[in-house]
Amino acid sequence: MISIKDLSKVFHTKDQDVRAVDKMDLSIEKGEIFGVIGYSGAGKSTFIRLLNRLEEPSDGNVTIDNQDVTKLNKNKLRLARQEMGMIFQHFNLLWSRTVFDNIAFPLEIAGMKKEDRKNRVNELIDLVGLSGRGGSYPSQLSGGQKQRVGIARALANNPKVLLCDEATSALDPETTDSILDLLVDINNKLGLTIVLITHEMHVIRKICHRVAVMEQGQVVESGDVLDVFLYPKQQVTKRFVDQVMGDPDRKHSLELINETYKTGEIIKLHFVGESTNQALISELSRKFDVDINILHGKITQTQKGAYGTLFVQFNGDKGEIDRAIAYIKTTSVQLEVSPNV
Ligand SMILES: Nc1ncnc2c1ncn2[C@@H]1O[C@H](COP(=O)(O)OP(=O)(O)OP(=O)(O)O)[C@@H](O)[C@H]1O
Repeated sequence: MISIKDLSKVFHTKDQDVRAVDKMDLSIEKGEIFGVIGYSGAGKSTFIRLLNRLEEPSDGNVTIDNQDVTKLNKNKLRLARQEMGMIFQHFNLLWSRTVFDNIAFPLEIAGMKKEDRKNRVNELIDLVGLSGRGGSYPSQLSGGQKQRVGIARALANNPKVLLCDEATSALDPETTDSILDLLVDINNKLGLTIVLITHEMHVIRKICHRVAVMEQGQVVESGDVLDVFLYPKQQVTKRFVDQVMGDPDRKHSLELINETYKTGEIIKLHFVGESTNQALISELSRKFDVDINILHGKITQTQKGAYGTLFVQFNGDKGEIDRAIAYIKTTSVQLEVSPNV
């Protein structure tokens, strides 16, 4: 759907040349939510603005649905941009226009008739959960509601792609979650491809299918969100994963937990993908005569299933514990055992 090849952007300033995006290659599939994460200055904003040529590339290509965006003349670019909605950190609404008129704006530009426009705007207002607020001005709305207007406006011309430039960075955690839920809802309902940039791993975890990690203008790591959470390779990626998970391996190693809990067997369970849905712990306590204590752990949901670690203590008859352990080995849950002696 989107193919990015050798994409570079160099800013020429008085003092120096800044290579904000440096030979980026990426491929984004139709209908997926693709996240690009990086710290401040990594080049994320420049990257996303290159996709619709709000920034002109210095080198390379961006192909969207077999159309090379970098080669389009002004008129064709204007039409191509109608296929690429965009939302922004600070919403970029027109403050003197109502919610209705903000959403109608791109339809006016596209030349849609007044009656059709009215129907389309009302449809969009319902889609983003702002029914009854069409007559309000942006100043009368909360941050989350402003972003909903931004989303409705971005979707007005039925784009194929939605670009999100730090769309939740100005919002509190609860409002962030409600906007992320809305994006997932829209992705499901409309099959829209979503490309987002963020510095928050929570955003990636909650809604993205795949992720690329950027550092100094380059993609240093990419893959399925669950894989990147499980096997982060680069230091920068490990820091992002720690943002969400903490670091259970470092702070709560089996050895450390063993020092605290002196009886039974301490077991570290690692859940990946769908496996948490098996409700393993209740199954174990039903099937085996073993006392199970949950000691510590963190399990989190991603778009591709659950992922996390749980430390449990098994007390009881050794043979029964061994049978329970043998049973766990038949499931998709990975385990490490550390017997207390
Ligand atoms: N118009 C510009 N002129 C000169 N340098 C620029 C310009 N825009 C960005 N840069 C530089 O390019 C690099 C990447 O900036 P960019 O804003 O793309 O990063 P970012 O990852 O989005 O960071 P942030 O989240 O802080 O915006 C930075 O070193 C920045 O100073």
